[in-house]
Amino acid sequence: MASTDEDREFNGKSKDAWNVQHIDLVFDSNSDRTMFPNPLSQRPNTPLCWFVDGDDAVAADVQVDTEGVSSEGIKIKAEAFPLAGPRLNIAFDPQKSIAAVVTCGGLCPGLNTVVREIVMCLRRQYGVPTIYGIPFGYRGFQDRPSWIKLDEKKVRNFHNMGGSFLGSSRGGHDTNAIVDALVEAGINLLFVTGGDGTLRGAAKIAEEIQSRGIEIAVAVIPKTIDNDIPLIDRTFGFESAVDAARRAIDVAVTEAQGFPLGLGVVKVMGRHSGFIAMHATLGSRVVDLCLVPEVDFYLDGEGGIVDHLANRLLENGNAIVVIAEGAGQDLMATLGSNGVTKRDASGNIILDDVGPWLIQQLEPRLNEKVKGKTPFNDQIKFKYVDPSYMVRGIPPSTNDNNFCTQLAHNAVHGAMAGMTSFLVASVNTRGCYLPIDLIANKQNVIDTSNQSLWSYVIFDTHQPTFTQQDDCQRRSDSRMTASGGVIIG
Ligand SMILES: Nc1ncnc2c1ncn2[C@@H]1O[C@H](COP(=O)(O)OP(=O)(O)O)[C@@H](O)[C@H]1O
Ligand SMILES: O=P(O)(O)OC[C@H]1O[C@](O)(COP(=O)(O)O)[C@@H](O)[C@@H]1O
Ligand SMILES: [Mg+2]
Repeated sequence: MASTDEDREFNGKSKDAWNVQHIDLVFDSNSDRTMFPNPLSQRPNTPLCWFVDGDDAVAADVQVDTEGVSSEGIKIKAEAFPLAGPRLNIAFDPQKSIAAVVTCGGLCPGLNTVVREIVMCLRRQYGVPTIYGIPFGYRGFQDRPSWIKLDEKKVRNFHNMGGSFLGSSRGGHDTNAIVDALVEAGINLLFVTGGDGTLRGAAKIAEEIQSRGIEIAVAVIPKTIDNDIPLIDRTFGFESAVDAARRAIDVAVTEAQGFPLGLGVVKVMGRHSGFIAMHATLGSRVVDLCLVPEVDFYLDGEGGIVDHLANRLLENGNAIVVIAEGAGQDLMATLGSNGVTKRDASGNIILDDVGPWLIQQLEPRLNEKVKGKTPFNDQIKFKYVDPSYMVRGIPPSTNDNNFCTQLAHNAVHGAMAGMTSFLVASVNTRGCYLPIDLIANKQNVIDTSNQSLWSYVIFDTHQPTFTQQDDCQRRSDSRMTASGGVIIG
């Protein structure tokens, strides 16, 4: 709610010290446009404090450089994002609004909950009469007869289902055809849920809408089990995937411990970011080696993984390796791959399968190292577990389910208020709105500099760090900040 400038002071910074990210609006903010009262405010006993004041924002970084504020004035503007939630005045007449919702990219636990809650919030809190579910991702816009009318009854049990009731797809994005379809159907509220590729697609749709001078709000609810979207606390579905990955590690542990010199190898999803591997490793606590795309590793010699695993096998009688699918791709190429880069329909590189490759590399090397060192002269027993889609095609955890509700409702509130080209997220535990452009070409990666979760992986596994002083500098240069992130593509 409204507060004084003094109230807004934060660690010595006045209001002028904040750079609150601007979210585009579907209308010209200088015009005398008639706004509509939020139907929520018309309900008896709705307190005013439920509504977000236009000035409320969420600090992008809660760790403050106190030297950044000098006694003469402000040197550094702190980044902030508009707080999410219902606004008292909204841009669209809900009764005349038509919404569409689409799920794109890889499947993810929680997609159905997001769709359910978008529908529930649009219908129950705003009274929007018509909501279309677009089947099979972006390409579904071009097949109008297949659109599905969604209402409370239809989506009621969605939250218990894995996958996407609407279906999803890779590829098939045609900006002009999508905008034509939106205009033809009279849609003014578009809700898109998907990952980094989907975000880039949504940015193009919003740009085309703006260039045509039409009023359609584009809201994105970021999804991906890989958690590779920068700046935000986490993506929905990530936590559910980590739990499933940890259960796969438990299976590998059981198998590896059941045989002399058992070596469990678990490969989990994560093409550019190893968050699932890292979090599941930490959750398991009995992993001896965790390999992620962010950290290059080598096999032989001092500090290599072969010596480390041989030592662990001889010490404990067994060992566990967790590897993210995107790890070791450069090393595989060096040691010989077919050299052909294959891509999926969205343009994502199809990675070489690192799990079997790693076992193939380790087997002769480790057998050589342990030769004659056990009473029965045992060979290594590899126990390979690839949970594959089992970390993804599952219903969301309770926590993810609740998170999806918060994201979906906030997406609806933002779009109804007339915001566009934004994504809804949690930053420092608060729901807020971020401009798509800020995120679209950046990637969230594990921070491998000292004070991060990665240091606990090194501590827990005793694995080689594969880090030189130069790497620390390189990594700290590319660390996430509100305007930072690792640029991709
Ligand atoms: N640069 C881009 N411009 C327009 N559309 C894109 C772009 N990148 C991806 N898309 C579209 O976004 C959708 C999802 O992308 P994809 O990379 O498969 O999954 P995710 O969104 O989960 O990363 C696909 O329909 C794809 O065609
Ligand atoms: O088999 P698919 O559908 O191409 O998906 C595989 C990829 O999808 C993911 O699960 C998630 O990626 P996206 O978020 O880009 O969809 C990756 O971890 C994995 O590499
Ligand atoms: Mg992606």
